[in-house]
Amino acid sequence: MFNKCIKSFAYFTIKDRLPQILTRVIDTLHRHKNEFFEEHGEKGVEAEKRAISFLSKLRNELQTDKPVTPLEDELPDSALWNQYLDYQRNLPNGNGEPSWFQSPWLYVECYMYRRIHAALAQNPPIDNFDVFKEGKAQNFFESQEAIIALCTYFQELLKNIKDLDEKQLQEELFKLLQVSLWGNKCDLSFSAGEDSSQKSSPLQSLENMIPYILVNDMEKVWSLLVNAKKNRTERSNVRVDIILDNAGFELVSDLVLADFLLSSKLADEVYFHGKSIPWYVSDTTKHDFNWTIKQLGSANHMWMSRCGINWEGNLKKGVWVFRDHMFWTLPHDFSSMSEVAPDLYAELQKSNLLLFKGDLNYRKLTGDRKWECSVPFHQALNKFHPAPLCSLRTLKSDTQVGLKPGQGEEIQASDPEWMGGCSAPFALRSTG
Ligand SMILES: O=P(O)(O)OC[C@H]1O[C@](O)(CO)[C@@H](O)[C@@H]1O
Ligand SMILES: [Mn+2]
Repeated sequence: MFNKCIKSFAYFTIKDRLPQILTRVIDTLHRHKNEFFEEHGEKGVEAEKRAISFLSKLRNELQTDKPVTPLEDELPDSALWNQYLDYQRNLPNGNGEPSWFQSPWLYVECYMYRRIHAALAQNPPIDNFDVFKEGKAQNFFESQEAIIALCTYFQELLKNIKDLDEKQLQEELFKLLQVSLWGNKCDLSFSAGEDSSQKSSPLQSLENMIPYILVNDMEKVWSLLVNAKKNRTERSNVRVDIILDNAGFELVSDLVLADFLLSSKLADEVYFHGKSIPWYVSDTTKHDFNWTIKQLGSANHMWMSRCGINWEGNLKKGVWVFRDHMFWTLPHDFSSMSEVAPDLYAELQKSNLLLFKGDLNYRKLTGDRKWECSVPFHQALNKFHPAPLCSLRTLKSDTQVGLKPGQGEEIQASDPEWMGGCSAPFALRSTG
Protein backbone atom coordinates (compact mmCIF):
# COMPACT_ATOMS: atom_id res chain seq x y z
CA MET A 1 0.00 0.00 0.00
CA PHE A 2 1.53 3.32 -0.96
CA ASN A 3 1.38 6.45 1.14
CA LYS A 4 -1.50 8.42 -0.35
CA CYS A 5 -4.39 8.69 2.06
CA ILE A 6 -5.71 12.24 2.30
CA LYS A 7 -4.47 12.69 5.88
CA SER A 8 -0.99 11.44 5.02
CA PHE A 9 2.06 13.64 4.83
CA ALA A 10 2.38 12.40 1.26
CA TYR A 11 -0.87 14.06 0.21
CA PHE A 12 0.08 17.33 1.93
CA THR A 13 3.41 17.27 0.13
CA ILE A 14 1.93 16.77 -3.35
CA LYS A 15 -0.94 19.20 -2.86
CA ASP A 16 0.84 22.04 -1.08
CA ARG A 17 4.60 21.70 -0.80
CA LEU A 18 5.62 20.64 -4.30
CA PRO A 19 3.76 23.56 -5.95
CA GLN A 20 5.54 25.86 -3.47
CA ILE A 21 8.90 24.45 -4.51
CA LEU A 22 8.00 24.88 -8.20
CA THR A 23 6.93 28.47 -7.58
CA ARG A 24 10.30 29.18 -5.94
CA VAL A 25 12.09 27.69 -8.96
CA ILE A 26 10.12 29.92 -11.35
CA ASP A 27 10.84 32.93 -9.16
CA THR A 28 14.57 32.07 -9.15
CA LEU A 29 14.62 32.05 -12.96
CA HIS A 30 12.81 35.41 -13.07
CA ARG A 31 15.37 36.89 -10.68
CA HIS A 32 18.28 35.72 -12.88
CA LYS A 33 16.96 37.28 -16.08
CA ASN A 34 19.61 40.04 -16.13
CA GLU A 35 22.39 37.54 -15.43
CA PHE A 36 21.21 35.42 -18.34
CA PHE A 37 21.12 38.53 -20.55
CA GLU A 38 24.61 39.62 -19.50
CA GLU A 39 26.02 36.17 -20.07
CA HIS A 40 24.13 35.06 -23.15
CA GLY A 41 22.36 38.11 -24.60
CA GLU A 42 18.85 37.75 -26.04
CA LYS A 43 19.31 33.96 -26.39
CA GLY A 44 19.64 33.73 -22.62
CA VAL A 45 16.44 35.67 -22.02
CA GLU A 46 14.50 33.59 -24.56
CA ALA A 47 15.77 30.40 -22.95
CA GLU A 48 14.68 31.70 -19.53
CA LYS A 49 11.19 32.44 -20.90
CA ARG A 50 10.91 28.95 -22.41
CA ALA A 51 12.07 27.30 -19.18
CA ILE A 52 9.52 29.30 -17.17
CA SER A 53 6.70 28.23 -19.49
CA PHE A 54 7.81 24.57 -19.15
CA LEU A 55 7.71 24.94 -15.36
CA SER A 56 4.37 26.79 -15.24
CA LYS A 57 2.82 24.02 -17.35
CA LEU A 58 4.34 21.44 -14.98
CA ARG A 59 2.88 23.23 -11.95
CA ASN A 60 -0.57 23.27 -13.56
CA GLU A 61 -0.35 19.52 -14.35
CA LEU A 62 0.62 18.83 -10.74
CA GLN A 63 -2.09 20.97 -9.18
CA THR A 64 -4.85 19.59 -11.41
CA ASP A 65 -3.84 15.92 -11.07
CA LYS A 66 -3.07 15.50 -14.79
CA PRO A 67 -1.62 12.20 -16.08
CA VAL A 68 2.12 11.64 -15.72
CA THR A 69 3.54 12.03 -19.24
CA PRO A 70 6.57 10.31 -20.86
CA LEU A 71 9.79 12.33 -20.99
CA GLU A 72 10.54 13.70 -24.46
CA ASP A 73 14.08 14.90 -23.90
CA GLU A 74 17.16 13.10 -25.22
CA LEU A 75 18.85 12.86 -21.84
CA PRO A 76 20.61 9.54 -21.06
CA ASP A 77 18.10 8.43 -18.43
CA SER A 78 14.83 9.26 -20.19
CA ALA A 79 14.34 5.74 -21.54
CA LEU A 80 14.62 4.35 -17.98
CA TRP A 81 12.08 6.92 -16.77
CA ASN A 82 9.64 5.98 -19.56
CA GLN A 83 10.06 2.26 -18.82
CA TYR A 84 9.24 3.06 -15.19
CA LEU A 85 6.10 4.91 -16.30
CA ASP A 86 5.02 1.77 -18.20
CA TYR A 87 5.70 -0.27 -15.06
CA GLN A 88 3.48 2.12 -13.08
CA ARG A 89 0.73 1.83 -15.77
CA ASN A 90 0.74 -1.97 -15.43
CA LEU A 91 0.78 -2.18 -11.62
CA PRO A 92 -1.87 -4.79 -10.64
CA ASN A 93 -3.38 -2.59 -7.91
CA GLY A 94 -2.70 0.60 -9.88
CA ASN A 95 -5.42 3.22 -10.29
CA GLY A 96 -5.29 3.17 -14.13
CA GLU A 97 -3.44 6.04 -15.79
CA PRO A 98 -0.60 7.24 -13.53
CA SER A 99 -1.28 10.77 -12.33
CA TRP A 100 0.06 13.16 -9.72
CA PHE A 101 -2.49 12.40 -6.99
CA GLN A 102 -3.10 8.73 -7.82
CA SER A 103 0.47 7.46 -8.24
CA PRO A 104 2.93 6.65 -5.42
CA TRP A 105 4.33 9.76 -3.68
CA LEU A 106 7.95 8.67 -4.14
CA TYR A 107 7.46 8.32 -7.90
CA VAL A 108 5.72 11.63 -8.61
CA GLU A 109 8.06 13.61 -6.36
CA CYS A 110 11.14 12.20 -8.12
CA TYR A 111 9.41 12.76 -11.46
CA MET A 112 8.82 16.42 -10.61
CA TYR A 113 12.55 17.02 -9.98
CA ARG A 114 13.42 15.24 -13.23
CA ARG A 115 10.95 17.46 -15.12
CA ILE A 116 12.50 20.55 -13.50
CA HIS A 117 15.89 19.33 -14.77
CA ALA A 118 14.44 18.82 -18.26
CA ALA A 119 13.02 22.38 -18.27
CA LEU A 120 16.58 23.70 -17.95
CA ALA A 121 18.48 21.01 -19.89
CA GLN A 122 16.25 21.52 -22.95
CA ASN A 123 16.83 25.26 -23.03
CA PRO A 124 20.42 26.09 -23.82
CA PRO A 125 22.31 28.27 -23.13
CA ILE A 126 20.93 28.11 -19.55
CA ASP A 127 20.93 24.30 -19.65
CA ASN A 128 23.58 24.00 -16.92
CA PHE A 129 21.99 26.46 -14.53
CA ASP A 130 21.28 24.89 -11.10
CA VAL A 131 17.97 26.40 -9.94
CA PHE A 132 18.73 25.30 -6.36
CA LYS A 133 22.30 26.64 -6.21
CA GLU A 134 21.37 29.80 -4.31
CA GLY A 135 19.49 27.93 -1.60
CA LYS A 136 22.34 25.48 -1.10
CA ALA A 137 24.93 28.27 -0.91
CA GLN A 138 22.72 30.22 1.50
CA ASN A 139 22.44 27.17 3.77
CA PHE A 140 26.24 26.94 3.78
CA PHE A 141 26.78 30.61 4.62
CA GLU A 142 24.04 30.74 7.23
CA SER A 143 25.52 27.69 8.97
CA GLN A 144 28.95 29.34 9.33
CA GLU A 145 28.87 29.35 13.16
CA ALA A 146 28.09 25.65 13.27
CA ILE A 147 30.68 24.88 10.56
CA ILE A 148 33.35 26.84 12.46
CA ALA A 149 32.44 25.04 15.70
CA LEU A 150 32.61 21.64 14.02
CA CYS A 151 35.89 22.30 12.13
CA THR A 152 37.48 23.73 15.30
CA TYR A 153 36.36 20.74 17.36
CA PHE A 154 37.65 18.35 14.74
CA GLN A 155 41.05 20.00 14.30
CA GLU A 156 41.52 19.95 18.11
CA LEU A 157 40.60 16.26 18.06
CA LEU A 158 43.13 15.60 15.28
CA LYS A 159 45.94 17.11 17.37
CA ASN A 160 45.92 14.19 19.81
CA ILE A 161 44.10 11.51 17.86
CA LYS A 162 47.14 9.22 18.05
CA ASP A 163 46.93 9.18 21.88
CA LEU A 164 43.25 8.21 22.01
CA ASP A 165 42.52 4.67 23.27
CA GLU A 166 39.82 2.47 21.70
CA LYS A 167 37.12 3.68 24.10
CA GLN A 168 37.89 7.33 23.33
CA LEU A 169 37.95 6.65 19.58
CA GLN A 170 34.58 4.95 19.85
CA GLU A 171 33.18 7.95 21.72
CA GLU A 172 34.41 10.33 19.04
CA LEU A 173 32.97 8.15 16.28
CA PHE A 174 29.61 8.13 18.05
CA LYS A 175 29.67 11.92 18.39
CA LEU A 176 30.47 12.48 14.72
CA LEU A 177 27.88 9.93 13.59
CA GLN A 178 25.28 11.88 15.56
CA VAL A 179 26.46 15.21 14.15
CA SER A 180 26.09 13.72 10.66
CA LEU A 181 22.68 12.29 11.59
CA TRP A 182 21.36 15.60 12.93
CA GLY A 183 22.95 17.44 10.02
CA ASN A 184 20.21 15.75 8.04
CA LYS A 185 17.65 18.06 9.65
CA CYS A 186 19.07 20.80 7.43
CA ASP A 187 17.37 19.99 4.14
CA LEU A 188 15.51 22.36 1.83
CA SER A 189 12.93 20.05 0.26
CA PHE A 190 11.34 19.22 3.61
CA SER A 191 11.31 22.93 4.44
CA ALA A 192 10.06 23.67 0.89
CA GLY A 193 13.01 25.99 0.45
CA GLU A 194 12.60 27.85 3.77
CA ASP A 195 15.86 28.47 5.63
CA SER A 196 16.97 25.30 7.41
CA SER A 197 20.59 26.17 8.19
CA GLN A 198 22.27 24.85 11.34
CA LYS A 199 22.21 27.68 13.85
CA SER A 200 23.32 26.07 17.13
CA SER A 201 26.66 24.40 17.76
CA PRO A 202 26.26 20.83 16.51
CA LEU A 203 28.24 19.34 19.40
CA GLN A 204 26.45 21.11 22.25
CA SER A 205 23.05 19.72 21.43
CA LEU A 206 23.97 16.02 21.11
CA GLU A 207 23.14 15.14 24.71
CA ASN A 208 19.61 16.50 24.67
CA MET A 209 18.93 14.97 21.26
CA ILE A 210 19.56 11.40 22.49
CA PRO A 211 15.88 10.78 23.44
CA TYR A 212 14.92 11.52 19.81
CA ILE A 213 17.00 8.64 18.45
CA LEU A 214 14.45 5.88 17.83
CA VAL A 215 16.81 3.12 16.64
CA ASN A 216 20.44 3.28 17.69
CA ASP A 217 22.91 0.76 16.23
CA MET A 218 26.11 2.76 16.71
CA GLU A 219 27.67 -0.14 18.63
CA LYS A 220 27.21 -2.38 15.59
CA VAL A 221 28.81 0.24 13.33
CA TRP A 222 31.79 0.40 15.71
CA SER A 223 32.32 -3.38 15.91
CA LEU A 224 31.89 -3.75 12.14
CA LEU A 225 34.65 -1.17 11.54
CA VAL A 226 36.97 -2.62 14.24
CA ASN A 227 36.59 -6.11 12.75
CA ALA A 228 37.12 -4.86 9.21
CA LYS A 229 40.33 -3.22 10.41
CA LYS A 230 41.48 -6.45 12.15
CA ASN A 231 40.80 -8.51 9.00
CA ARG A 232 42.44 -5.92 6.75
CA THR A 233 45.17 -7.38 4.53
CA GLU A 234 47.84 -5.68 2.41
CA ARG A 235 45.60 -6.00 -0.66
CA SER A 236 42.24 -5.20 0.79
CA ASN A 237 41.71 -1.66 2.04
CA VAL A 238 38.91 -0.85 4.46
CA ARG A 239 36.46 1.12 2.39
CA VAL A 240 33.46 3.12 3.60
CA ASP A 241 30.91 4.56 1.16
CA ILE A 242 28.79 7.57 2.12
CA ILE A 243 25.67 7.96 -0.03
CA LEU A 244 25.33 11.70 0.45
CA ASP A 245 22.22 13.75 0.94
CA ASN A 246 22.10 17.52 1.40
CA ALA A 247 24.76 20.13 0.63
CA GLY A 248 25.47 22.89 3.16
CA PHE A 249 26.02 22.04 6.81
CA GLU A 250 25.05 18.36 6.37
CA LEU A 251 27.74 17.87 3.72
CA VAL A 252 30.39 19.43 6.00
CA SER A 253 29.34 17.06 8.79
CA ASP A 254 29.73 14.12 6.38
CA LEU A 255 33.18 15.32 5.28
CA VAL A 256 34.31 15.64 8.90
CA LEU A 257 33.03 12.11 9.61
CA ALA A 258 34.91 10.83 6.53
CA ASP A 259 38.12 12.58 7.62
CA PHE A 260 37.77 11.07 11.10
CA LEU A 261 37.39 7.57 9.59
CA LEU A 262 40.70 8.06 7.74
CA SER A 263 42.60 9.90 10.50
CA SER A 264 41.60 7.31 13.11
CA LYS A 265 42.68 4.60 10.67
CA LEU A 266 39.26 2.96 10.96
CA ALA A 267 39.10 3.21 7.16
CA ASP A 268 41.65 3.57 4.36
CA GLU A 269 39.38 5.11 1.72
CA VAL A 270 36.00 6.81 1.53
CA TYR A 271 33.77 6.91 -1.57
CA PHE A 272 31.14 9.65 -1.74
CA HIS A 273 28.03 9.23 -3.90
CA GLY A 274 26.27 12.41 -4.98
CA LYS A 275 23.59 13.36 -7.50
CA SER A 276 24.28 13.86 -11.22
CA ILE A 277 21.52 16.51 -11.54
CA PRO A 278 20.01 19.09 -9.12
CA TRP A 279 17.71 17.04 -6.87
CA TYR A 280 15.25 17.52 -3.98
CA VAL A 281 16.35 21.15 -3.70
CA SER A 282 19.40 20.62 -1.48
CA ASP A 283 20.93 17.29 -2.51
CA THR A 284 24.67 17.38 -3.24
CA THR A 285 25.92 17.50 -6.84
CA LYS A 286 29.58 17.20 -7.91
CA HIS A 287 29.66 20.99 -8.22
CA ASP A 288 28.32 21.40 -4.66
CA PHE A 289 30.88 18.90 -3.35
CA ASN A 290 33.86 20.65 -4.96
CA TRP A 291 32.50 24.13 -4.22
CA THR A 292 32.08 23.32 -0.50
CA ILE A 293 35.65 22.01 -0.16
CA LYS A 294 37.00 25.05 -2.06
CA GLN A 295 34.98 27.44 0.15
CA LEU A 296 36.44 25.86 3.28
CA GLY A 297 39.97 25.82 1.85
CA SER A 298 39.82 29.57 1.11
CA ALA A 299 38.00 30.55 4.33
CA ASN A 300 39.74 33.11 6.53
CA HIS A 301 39.16 30.87 9.54
CA MET A 302 42.25 28.79 10.33
CA TRP A 303 40.48 25.50 11.15
CA MET A 304 37.98 25.74 8.30
CA SER A 305 40.78 26.29 5.80
CA ARG A 306 42.85 23.51 7.37
CA CYS A 307 39.93 21.12 6.80
CA GLY A 308 39.38 22.28 3.23
CA ILE A 309 43.06 21.97 2.32
CA ASN A 310 43.32 18.49 3.88
CA TRP A 311 40.21 17.38 2.00
CA GLU A 312 41.52 18.67 -1.34
CA GLY A 313 44.60 16.59 -0.55
CA ASN A 314 42.51 13.46 0.13
CA LEU A 315 40.84 13.83 -3.27
CA LYS A 316 44.21 14.33 -5.00
CA LYS A 317 45.68 11.27 -3.22
CA GLY A 318 42.67 9.21 -4.24
CA VAL A 319 41.80 8.18 -0.67
CA TRP A 320 38.58 10.16 -1.20
CA VAL A 321 36.61 9.52 -4.39
CA PHE A 322 33.43 11.27 -5.59
CA ARG A 323 30.96 9.41 -7.81
CA ASP A 324 27.53 10.45 -9.16
CA HIS A 325 25.83 7.50 -10.83
CA MET A 326 22.52 8.33 -12.60
CA PHE A 327 20.71 5.61 -10.62
CA TRP A 328 20.50 7.86 -7.55
CA THR A 329 18.23 10.27 -9.47
CA LEU A 330 15.87 7.63 -10.90
CA PRO A 331 12.54 6.82 -9.22
CA HIS A 332 13.47 3.18 -8.48
CA ASP A 333 13.81 1.95 -4.96
CA PHE A 334 17.11 0.27 -4.14
CA SER A 335 15.82 -3.31 -4.30
CA SER A 336 15.89 -2.93 -8.12
CA MET A 337 19.47 -1.58 -8.28
CA SER A 338 21.06 -4.95 -9.07
CA GLU A 339 19.06 -5.22 -12.29
CA VAL A 340 18.69 -1.54 -13.27
CA ALA A 341 22.28 -0.49 -12.40
CA PRO A 342 24.38 -3.66 -11.97
CA ASP A 343 27.60 -1.64 -12.32
CA LEU A 344 26.66 0.50 -9.29
CA TYR A 345 25.58 -2.56 -7.29
CA ALA A 346 28.92 -4.21 -8.02
CA GLU A 347 30.72 -1.02 -6.98
CA LEU A 348 28.88 -0.94 -3.63
CA GLN A 349 29.76 -4.59 -3.06
CA LYS A 350 33.41 -3.54 -2.72
CA SER A 351 32.60 -1.56 0.41
CA ASN A 352 32.90 -2.64 4.04
CA LEU A 353 30.14 -0.26 5.15
CA LEU A 354 27.55 1.83 3.31
CA LEU A 355 26.28 4.90 5.14
CA PHE A 356 23.01 6.10 3.59
CA LYS A 357 22.18 9.68 4.54
CA GLY A 358 18.71 11.10 4.76
CA ASP A 359 15.04 10.45 4.38
CA LEU A 360 14.78 9.98 0.61
CA ASN A 361 17.45 7.27 0.71
CA TYR A 362 15.63 5.63 3.62
CA ARG A 363 12.39 5.61 1.63
CA LYS A 364 14.16 4.03 -1.35
CA LEU A 365 15.85 1.47 0.92
CA THR A 366 12.46 0.41 2.30
CA GLY A 367 10.41 0.78 -0.91
CA ASP A 368 8.50 3.69 0.66
CA ARG A 369 5.85 1.28 1.85
CA LYS A 370 3.49 1.78 4.74
CA TRP A 371 5.29 -0.91 6.75
CA GLU A 372 4.22 -1.88 10.24
CA CYS A 373 6.86 0.04 12.33
CA SER A 374 8.18 -3.12 13.99
CA VAL A 375 9.00 -4.86 10.71
CA PRO A 376 12.75 -5.59 10.80
CA PHE A 377 14.92 -3.25 8.69
CA HIS A 378 16.43 -6.31 6.94
CA GLN A 379 13.00 -7.45 5.73
CA ALA A 380 12.07 -3.96 4.44
CA LEU A 381 15.30 -3.89 2.38
CA ASN A 382 13.72 -6.58 0.22
CA LYS A 383 17.01 -8.37 -0.59
CA PHE A 384 19.01 -5.19 -1.20
CA HIS A 385 22.31 -5.76 0.59
CA PRO A 386 25.42 -5.18 -1.56
CA ALA A 387 27.34 -4.67 1.70
CA PRO A 388 26.65 -3.99 5.40
CA LEU A 389 24.67 -0.77 5.52
CA CYS A 390 23.49 1.87 7.93
CA SER A 391 20.88 4.60 7.49
CA LEU A 392 21.42 7.97 9.16
CA ARG A 393 18.07 9.65 8.68
CA THR A 394 15.84 12.20 10.34
CA LEU A 395 12.24 11.15 9.89
CA LYS A 396 10.49 13.38 7.31
CA SER A 397 7.98 11.00 5.76
CA ASP A 398 5.51 8.27 6.63
CA THR A 399 7.79 5.24 6.38
CA GLN A 400 9.38 3.74 9.50
CA VAL A 401 10.63 0.21 10.28
CA GLY A 402 12.90 -1.49 12.78
CA LEU A 403 11.17 -0.27 15.95
CA LYS A 404 10.68 -2.50 18.99
CA PRO A 405 7.19 -4.02 19.39
CA GLY A 406 4.99 -1.33 20.94
CA GLN A 407 7.53 1.49 20.41
CA GLY A 408 5.55 2.99 17.50
CA GLU A 409 2.35 3.05 19.56
CA GLU A 410 4.21 4.65 22.47
CA ILE A 411 5.55 7.46 20.29
CA GLN A 412 2.16 7.91 18.62
CA ALA A 413 0.58 8.37 22.05
CA SER A 414 3.11 11.01 23.09
CA ASP A 415 3.46 12.76 19.71
CA PRO A 416 0.67 12.05 17.17
CA GLU A 417 2.52 14.11 14.55
CA TRP A 418 5.73 12.10 14.88
CA MET A 419 5.59 10.85 11.25
CA GLY A 420 7.08 13.70 9.22
CA GLY A 421 8.30 15.32 12.44
CA CYS A 422 11.91 15.42 13.41
CA SER A 423 12.75 12.41 15.51
CA ALA A 424 15.64 10.50 14.13
CA PRO A 425 15.59 6.78 13.64
CA PHE A 426 19.12 5.62 13.27
CA ALA A 427 19.45 2.10 12.02
CA LEU A 428 22.21 -0.27 11.04
CA ARG A 429 21.65 -3.39 9.04
CA SER A 430 24.63 -5.70 8.61
CA THR A 431 24.29 -8.39 5.96
CA GLY A 432 22.99 -11.71 7.23
O1 LIG B 1 16.96 15.43 2.31
P1 LIG B 1 16.25 14.23 2.81
O2 LIG B 1 16.56 13.87 4.24
O3 LIG B 1 16.35 13.05 1.87
O4 LIG B 1 14.73 14.64 2.86
C1 LIG B 1 13.99 14.76 1.71
C2 LIG B 1 12.59 14.43 2.11
O5 LIG B 1 11.84 15.63 2.20
C3 LIG B 1 10.64 15.41 1.55
O6 LIG B 1 10.66 16.15 0.35
C4 LIG B 1 9.57 15.80 2.51
O7 LIG B 1 8.42 15.80 1.85
C5 LIG B 1 10.52 13.94 1.21
O8 LIG B 1 9.86 13.75 0.05
C6 LIG B 1 11.94 13.54 1.11
O9 LIG B 1 12.08 12.20 1.45
MN1 LIG C 1 17.88 15.69 0.47
